[in-house]
Amino acid sequence: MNYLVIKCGGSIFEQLSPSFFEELVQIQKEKEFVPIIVHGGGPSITKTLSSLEIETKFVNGLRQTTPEVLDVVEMILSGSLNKQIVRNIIKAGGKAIGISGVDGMFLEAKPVQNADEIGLVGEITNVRTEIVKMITDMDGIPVISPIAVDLFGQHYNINADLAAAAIAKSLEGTICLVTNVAGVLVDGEVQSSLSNKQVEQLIESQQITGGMIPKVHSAIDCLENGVSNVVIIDGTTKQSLTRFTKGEHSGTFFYLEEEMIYSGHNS
Ligand SMILES: Nc1ncnc2c1ncn2[C@@H]1O[C@H](COP(=O)(O)OP(=O)(O)O)[C@@H](O)[C@H]1O
Ligand SMILES: CC(=O)N[C@@H](CCC(=O)OP(=O)(O)O)C(=O)O
Repeated sequence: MNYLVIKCGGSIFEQLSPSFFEELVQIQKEKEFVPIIVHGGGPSITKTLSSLEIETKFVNGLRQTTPEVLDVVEMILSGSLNKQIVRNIIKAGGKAIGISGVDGMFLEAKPVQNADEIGLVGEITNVRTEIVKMITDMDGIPVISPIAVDLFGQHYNINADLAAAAIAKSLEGTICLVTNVAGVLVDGEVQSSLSNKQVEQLIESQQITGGMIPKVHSAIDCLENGVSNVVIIDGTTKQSLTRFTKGEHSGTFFYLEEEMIYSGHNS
C-alpha cells in the first residue's frame, strides 16, 4: 500500500476550498495512494485560549501546555476541527472517519525531554498502524487529530507536523505537509529543494523560525527513517495535492546530503 499522509495545518483551514477535498476524494478513488489526513489547528486553539484569557507561549514552535491549556487543545482539535474536516470530506462525496491519537491508543506518547519548560507536550513512542489500516480497509479516509496518550491514560499535546511524521514513518508512506506558504522561503524566494544540512543552517541563521521549525524537522526525520518522498506545499493553490500525486514539482522537497568522504590518496 502506498500510504499518503497529508498534514493540513491550522494556518490554512479557513482557506481550504471544497476543491481541495474533492481532489482528496479523487486521489482515494484512483487507488494509487491511500490518503490519511493529520490535522493541526494552532490558530483556532490560540484564539479560543485568548477568549478565555489564557496566555499562549510557544518554545521552538511547540505550545507550552498546562493541564488547562491541554483541555482546550483537545476540545478544539479532537472536537470541532476534526469533525469540520470529516464533514468537508463527506460534502466532497467521500467517507471519512475522524479519530484522535487517544482512540484505541493510536498514538502512544511519553513526556518530551523539556517537559519542565513546556508542560504536557508528548513525544510519540508507538503508532498502532492497525487502527488506520482498519479504516482504510473500509474505504474510509482517516482524519487524525494529534492528541496522544500513555498507558496511564495521561493525554499529551503533540505538534501536528511531528504526529504526521510519526505516522508516515510507521506506515513507510509518503508525506505532504500542506500549509499557508508556497514552501520554505529564504529571502522571500521559495526553495524548490533543501537538504538536511541546509535546513540546520537556515534554522541557525533564523531564516526558518516558528511553526516552520517542527515542519522541517519532521521532513528530515521522515527521510532519515524510511520515508522516501517529503514535501511542503501550499494548500491555497488549486490542484496542489493532485499535482503532487502526479509527480509535478511544487513547494519544497527535501533530501539527505551525505557526509563528503575524502577520497584523496598519498603518492
Ligand atoms: N523560512 C520560512 N519559510 C516559510 N514560512 C516560514 C519560514 N519561517 C517561518 N515561517 C512561518 O511558518 C508558518 C507556517 O507554520 P505554521 O503557522 O505552524 O503553519 P501550519 O498551521 O500550516 O502548521 C508560515 O506561515 C510562516 O509564518
Ligand atoms: C505541542 C504543540 O505545539 N501542539 C500544537 C497542536 C496543533 C498544531 O500543531 O497545529 P498547526 O499544525 O496548525 O501548527 C498546538 O498546540 O498548537
